[in-house]
Amino acid sequence: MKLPEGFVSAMRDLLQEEAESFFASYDKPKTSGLRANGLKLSGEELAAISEYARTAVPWAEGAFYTEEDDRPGKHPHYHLGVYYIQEPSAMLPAELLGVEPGHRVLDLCAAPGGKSTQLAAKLQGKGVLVTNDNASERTKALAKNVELAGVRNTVVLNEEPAAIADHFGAWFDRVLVDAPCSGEGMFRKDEDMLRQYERLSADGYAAMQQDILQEAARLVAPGGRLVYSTCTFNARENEGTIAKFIAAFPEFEVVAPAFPESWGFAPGRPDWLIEDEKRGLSEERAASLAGAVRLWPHRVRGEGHFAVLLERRRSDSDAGAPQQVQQMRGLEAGERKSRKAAHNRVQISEADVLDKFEQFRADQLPHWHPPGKLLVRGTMLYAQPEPLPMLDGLHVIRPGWLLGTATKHRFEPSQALAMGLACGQAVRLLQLASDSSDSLRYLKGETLQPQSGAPEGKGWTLVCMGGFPAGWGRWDGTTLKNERLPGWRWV
Ligand SMILES: C[S@@+](CC[C@H](N)C(=O)[O-])C[C@H]1O[C@@H](n2cnc3c(N)ncnc32)[C@H](O)[C@@H]1O
Repeated sequence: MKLPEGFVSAMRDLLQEEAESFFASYDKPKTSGLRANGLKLSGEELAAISEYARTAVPWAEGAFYTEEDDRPGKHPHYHLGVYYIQEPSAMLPAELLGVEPGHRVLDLCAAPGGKSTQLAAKLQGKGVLVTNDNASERTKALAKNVELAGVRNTVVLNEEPAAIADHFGAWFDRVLVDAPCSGEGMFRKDEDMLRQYERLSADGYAAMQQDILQEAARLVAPGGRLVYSTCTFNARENEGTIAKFIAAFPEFEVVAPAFPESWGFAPGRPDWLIEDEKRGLSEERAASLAGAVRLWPHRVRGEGHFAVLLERRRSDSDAGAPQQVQQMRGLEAGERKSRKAAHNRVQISEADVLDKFEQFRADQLPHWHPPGKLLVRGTMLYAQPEPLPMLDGLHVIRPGWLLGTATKHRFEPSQALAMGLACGQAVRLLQLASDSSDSLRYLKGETLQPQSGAPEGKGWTLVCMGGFPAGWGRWDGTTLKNERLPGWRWV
């Protein structure tokens, strides 16, 4: 692989005697992997049903390396959200964040959603995941990936970090900043990164990262944690960015996690800071950057990555609660206004949407109740996770789990609803084996006339494969009309 000259000489300077083994790693195949979707099954359960789940990635729950000839993206399990294809080093930041069920979690630079789906699995449907990207095109993939994974407690935003910080304040227990970067660690994985290299200098990225982090700092509750990660080796974008951050925000400190030596992780390199980056930092604070983690492709089985865990110290002045309560009150009034506006725009009233949904639920999902709070937006119905401040004024892609849409005559359940259900929750169900020809035909968008296991009655039917929901169909007694979202079809 031909590496950019500036990159080669910079890495030689930094790595010195280690440089040759580092460059030799570029002659080896890239690493790849996948992660069991913990909302649907565990790593052990995946290993029992998937030929791709053989060798575990030691630092990530339910994760496995895949081999060069594996094609996990061409298996029905991929189209059912059973696993997420993710480079193994990229699995570390979400693990480091220490998310537990019930946490309020923000993924600030989230598209296409690899780490968001990982964080959602840690939450196990309890608490809130706010997932955001400022690139509107990329939020489409983000929304699709969280829906494919069956995430039920997320809000998808397309916002600038400053707007989110103004809106939420210090509301989150956990914040992930997986920052835009020069991508030096991804040259082996993605040749586009190599082509785009130097489009923006490391200093340009560092400035962008500092801007994002400055807003992220305002979003972390006292005692909360923040992980900053990049897929670059560049010290300006890694230790340099974090040095400036902890100098500007003394309430944050680096937390140094312990890892088994056998994983091959290397410490952060405070000795690579330049003078400008050390300004305002005590020697001790600068040295704490050794608590960051560097993943080098010649030392670990993974691509290049950097991650650091920071904690916001509590202080005596952190009353915390009053500010948050005040904000929530103000926003509730805002929501009343916007609900009224939405009501005036549409033909179907909010009550009508809720009635139609209730009829659908009683008929098809009688023992299931949506989590959180029901929210009508026009003809769309969402289950919004709680607690959550009102979202007025933000550019919201999904204000919650999209349950479906009311038409004049009925409630049409969404693809997202199907993906977040368990098969046993549906009254009308078509169960297929995941390797059957009907499964493939369904995933490709075809109409089915199943030979066996025909559902009872008529109407909306949940189609499941190997015990995992795939989408809806409409059953008329002999034929199942395919209602899997057209954009999701396996082509
Ligand atoms: C490294 S990628 C994120 C990958 C993602 N975390 C994942 O695991 O799939 C960085 C993302 O940051 C987004 N981004 C860039 N500048 C941003 C900003 N100012 N605010 C929020 N997101 C930003 C980019 O659009 C890009 O999707």
